[in-house]
Amino acid sequence: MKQYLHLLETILENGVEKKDRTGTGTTSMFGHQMRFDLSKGFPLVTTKKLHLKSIIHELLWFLTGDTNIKYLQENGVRIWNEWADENGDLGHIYGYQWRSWPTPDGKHIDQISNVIDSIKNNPESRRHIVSAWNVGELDKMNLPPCHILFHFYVANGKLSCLLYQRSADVFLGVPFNIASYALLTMMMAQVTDLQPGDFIHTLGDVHIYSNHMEQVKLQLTREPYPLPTMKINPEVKNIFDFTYNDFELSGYQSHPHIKGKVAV
Ligand SMILES: Nc1nc(=O)c2c([nH]1)NC[C@@H]1CN(c3ccc(C(=O)N[C@@H](CCC(=O)O)C(=O)O)cc3)CN21
Ligand SMILES: O=c1ccn([C@H]2C[C@H](O)[C@@H](COP(=O)(O)O)O2)c(=O)[nH]1
Repeated sequence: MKQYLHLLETILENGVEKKDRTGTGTTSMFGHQMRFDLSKGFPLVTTKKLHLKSIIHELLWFLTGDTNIKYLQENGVRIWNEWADENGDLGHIYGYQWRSWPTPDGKHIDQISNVIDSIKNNPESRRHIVSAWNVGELDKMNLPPCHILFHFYVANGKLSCLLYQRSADVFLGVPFNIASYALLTMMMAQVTDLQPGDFIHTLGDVHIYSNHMEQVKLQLTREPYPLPTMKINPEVKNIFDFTYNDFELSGYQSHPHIKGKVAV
């Protein structure tokens, strides 16, 4: 995960102090891109231990279209608790926009099913896009999306994915986002009979919160380990049929976990 450590170093070198909505304060820069060749291993940060279980459950939860934290809580995942209302609802966030983007005439669009159809039937298309940034519904979301648009590309029998993330919490959010979209790319490749290609991660406001500075500097003293390998159950041919047990990570060697408070 040299790409991730390079990002941390780049912010420390070029970032500016910037106030933010949460009142925490950040060191921030604008614009960065990382590329991960998924044939070279699964891009899970090794300079701190990551809780892959939360990442997998969150992704499966997005894919069902669910926007209530009940499923996450039942599976011991707490990462969305701070943003839910008293009923556990988060409003029209990712799952809702991915699976049932509302149209002006009262219909709903399943962007995930549509993009799979277009990858299978029209692979050379340049329109394989899923967007969570529904401008007309931002006020119905408890937190406007951060990973707002992803785009697929097919060439040489491989499926690549490019993500635009408008706002990136480099210590807590980004390691989750990289692993989540790498996994999504592998799952999408499997159900469209392609091999996984590259995951390309483009970041807008990319920041280190002031109360994560020590943790980031500690990570930079650590030597990264070789990447682990992710195996997904080859029998699954429908993106909505994946379950937690279909994923098997092997060879994950990491430095110890580092705690950090999430800015709300
Ligand atoms: N400030 C902020 N950063 C984020 O990364 C973020 C938000 N807000 N709001 C919405 C979601 C929730 N996400 C989160 C929230 C918390 C953790 C977190 O606390 N991670 C810990 C514990 C992980 C666990 O319990 O599984 C970590 O050490 O990675 C990670 C991602 C990503 N998003
Ligand atoms: O998947 C995610 C979700 C959220 N974040 C971070 C990025 C920011 O630090 C906050 C969101 O605050 P805004 O004021 O709405 O930008 O959450 C992330 O890194 N990854």
